[in-house]
Amino acid sequence: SVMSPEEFISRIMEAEPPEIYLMEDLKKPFTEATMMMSLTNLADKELVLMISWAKKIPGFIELSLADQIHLLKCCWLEILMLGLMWRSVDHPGKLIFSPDFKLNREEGQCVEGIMEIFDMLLAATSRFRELKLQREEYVCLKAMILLNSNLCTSSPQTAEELESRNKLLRLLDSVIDALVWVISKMGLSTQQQTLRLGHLTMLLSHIRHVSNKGMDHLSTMKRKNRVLVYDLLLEMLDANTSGSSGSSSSS
Ligand SMILES: Cc1cc(O)cc2c1CC(c1ccc(O)cc1)=C2c1ccccc1
Repeated sequence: SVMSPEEFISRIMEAEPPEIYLMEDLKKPFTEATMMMSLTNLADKELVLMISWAKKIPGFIELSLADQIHLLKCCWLEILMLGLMWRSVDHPGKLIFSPDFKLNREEGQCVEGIMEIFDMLLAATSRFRELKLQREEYVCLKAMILLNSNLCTSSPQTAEELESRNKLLRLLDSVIDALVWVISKMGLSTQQQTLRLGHLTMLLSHIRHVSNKGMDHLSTMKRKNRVLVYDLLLEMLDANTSGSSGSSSSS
């Protein structure tokens, strides 16, 4: 039975993870090591919540386990970055990683090469501010990022992969329907609704771009032993760098 867009929206709004506090006494000014360690500690906590968030998206756990794992491995940094942009949307010039961990672009100077990526994150955040992104739109975009993340990779071979791929495409239909429904409630003309849908989905390619830059930067940091990544993150990281399917992550 196909779920109504209204029901789908309330389910993914319910699924939203709670706000995370870093809960560290940040020794400022940052060094490259302390900033990367704080980012890693925060991300590690967020990844645990991301896995339980994904499992609350209607239909996600009906996908094959291989698809569930591969989708999360493909897009985890995109989802972390979209969440960062959402938290930062009302704080121009600042990146609100958590309520107790806010950075401005200048603080990016202490990690080689990160300021350029901070600027991309701030630019995308400004675009969301311009568009007056709504929370309901944000949760739809986040689900779209997860469900859209590996369609462009390996094509399905076995019957099970084919079935899971079809479920995934139906799931994407539901998210698009939900986003269209949310936009239709904003009192815009039909044409304005179409344009808004276009602008929001075009932002997804910027998020993919910033995430790829971040992934390269993080891999360099890891290679230079500038950052210690814990097992779950290591699992996610190795998938994106070596592209290996890797063993299933403990979810
Ligand atoms: C720009 C940049 C460069 C980089 O090398 C690493 C990261 C980032 C952003 C970022 C991030 C963390 C938490 C968030 O909620 C949102 C983004 C990370 C990061 C760090 C360690 C582990 C995982 C991700």
